[in-house]
Amino acid sequence: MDFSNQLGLLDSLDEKAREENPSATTPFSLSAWQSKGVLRAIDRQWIEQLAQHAKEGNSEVNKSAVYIAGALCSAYLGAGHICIDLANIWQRPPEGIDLEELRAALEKSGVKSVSAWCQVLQTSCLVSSADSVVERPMVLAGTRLYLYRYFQYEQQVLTYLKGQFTVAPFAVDAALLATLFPNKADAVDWQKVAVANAASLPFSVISGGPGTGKTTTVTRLLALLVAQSLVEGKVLRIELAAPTGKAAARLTESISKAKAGLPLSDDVKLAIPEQASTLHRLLGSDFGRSRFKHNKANPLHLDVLLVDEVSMVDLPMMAKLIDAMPPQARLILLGDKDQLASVEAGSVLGDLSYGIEEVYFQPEWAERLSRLTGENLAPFGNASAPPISRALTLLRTSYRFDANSGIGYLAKAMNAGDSQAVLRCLQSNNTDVEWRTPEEGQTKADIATLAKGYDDYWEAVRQNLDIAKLYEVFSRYQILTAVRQGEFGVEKVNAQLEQYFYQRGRVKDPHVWYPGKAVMLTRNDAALGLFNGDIGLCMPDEFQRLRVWFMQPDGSFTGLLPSRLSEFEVVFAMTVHKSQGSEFDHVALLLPMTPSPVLTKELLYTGITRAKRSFALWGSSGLIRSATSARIERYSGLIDELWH
Ligand SMILES: Nc1ncnc2c1ncn2[C@@H]1O[C@H](COP(=O)(O)OP(=O)(O)OP(=O)(O)O)[C@@H](O)[C@H]1O
Repeated sequence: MDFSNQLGLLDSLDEKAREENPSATTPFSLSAWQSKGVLRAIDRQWIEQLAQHAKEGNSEVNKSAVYIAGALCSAYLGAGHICIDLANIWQRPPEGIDLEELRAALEKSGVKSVSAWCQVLQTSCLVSSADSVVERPMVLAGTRLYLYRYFQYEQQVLTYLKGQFTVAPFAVDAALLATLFPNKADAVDWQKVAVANAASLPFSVISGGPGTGKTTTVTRLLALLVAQSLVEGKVLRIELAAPTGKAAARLTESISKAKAGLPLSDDVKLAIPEQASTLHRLLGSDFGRSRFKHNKANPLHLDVLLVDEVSMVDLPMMAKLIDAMPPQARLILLGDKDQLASVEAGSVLGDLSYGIEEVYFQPEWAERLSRLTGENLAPFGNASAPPISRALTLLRTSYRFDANSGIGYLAKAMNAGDSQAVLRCLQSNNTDVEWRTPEEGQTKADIATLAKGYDDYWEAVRQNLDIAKLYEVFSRYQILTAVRQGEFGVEKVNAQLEQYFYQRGRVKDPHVWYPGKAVMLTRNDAALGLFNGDIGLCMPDEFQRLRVWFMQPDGSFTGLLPSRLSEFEVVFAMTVHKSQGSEFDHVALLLPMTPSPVLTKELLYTGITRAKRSFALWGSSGLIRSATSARIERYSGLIDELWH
């Protein structure tokens, strides 16, 4: 049934409530919440569906209390949470919600405590209990309320993980492991431990910051698995994947580099694939539909699946990936747990590795790993470590940034939420870190200075370099913004950059396609086989027709007529969110002038760690300080279920 024409329904419910109790001073009002931005139009529509369901089901006694919970549940999902914890709202109310108003609205519905609220929900025909789930719009698990589908996604992931915890460890060839790690260091070699750990298990996570050797480690892991299976006369089917085309291309490049340095035979090297695909492609995207070709009924044909940049993978995608895994296959997840979580709901990598900083392995597991690696891991045994801990290894040493690297230090300080150290680093004389504070009264971005980073690119465009070279030059520099809207938002900055390039004669007309125009797709495109986030550069083909060139995962380029592209945006600047999975030699991160809830330490950390050689931060000390201490928190049941 289509409820989109019933937008007034809930307001009439509001009005009815007012009629029933005209003396109430703070009636529950969906429209007020919507105008404050607490609810989106889609959340209201959802409540209307609930109201319709309730009409069709039993009569609801405490309608408002159920609708309020439903509205919040939907709004929280829009903000990236998998569920809403009804007990937690009172400590951390969402922006725009007046707790007194909420309390009054609930009291009017006869609800005076969190437990009373849960009781009302338990008796509602709209809510299923987590203990015996039936298909109803919402599911209540303790004080956590989910939309039905998201509860199912979470359960799928949990059921899979708990199943993996009971699988007996696989045999690992310690001699082969030693061949792969010939050098003995004084400190524990966590890369070796990660390989021993992941080789022992059907499911593993290797997390680490930039340059900590995730690809190096996982290539050795694949080599070990391949070499072991060759001895057994088996051929392993290995697939590599990442959430975006760009991240898949990077994985392909780094695996092929890391393979070259392996101290093993060519047979082994040849059996390790280099070609990574996007998760959508791997699962057989039905573009536009949420179902994939591969699922439980039609699982992937593989023995080992390695997924990189897992911080970008949202809960629904993780559930679908797990659904498509054949029962005996291994899943290896790589990523940086401290980066921004996925754009859509959930923070799966963050939740899986929640306690990884303090908790290591169960003592008997530490002993097993010590035996395999020759490292002394006894100090890292912890009797209270939950089963998930054995699936995780954290790589802590960055080989990309030396001790004097400003970028490395800044990333560490940001990650630790240490604003003093962040500002100290920005003020020191590191050659690779620059801090640009706004002028007194500055209201616009300094486009001329920001645009300088593209001088090499425009020179390459002028020389009509071949597309591969041009792409490489373009990828050296990137302006990142924290926000989309406003003077310092990505839209305005891109428009101003195009205007600036026009004034400098680099662009003939910014309103049409021109050589050098750089765009990013904002939607998957079935017909073209391109994905949201793919970057295209406009250049003439051999007949002087302008085409937009996209790099394919195998490194080749496809040129499309501009008219074939429908949803895209200019990408001389991109948001930090969109930059995940990419790295650039030089990065300029532009913060807005006024506080914004998106300014968090995860956002700044992600921005900083996109830079390989130099990083410039444009922003005031006040905003940097407050962002450093702001953390993103996303609610789900995974942490409770896996760690507590
Ligand atoms: N144990 C090590 N000793 C010395 N150098 C290493 C070691 N491990 C990795 N490196 C080097 O550090 C660099 C980064 O390694 P790698 O690409 O594996 O890291 P990563 O964590 O995958 O990086 P990214 O942040 O790009 O994802 C590479 O040049 C690699 O050769």
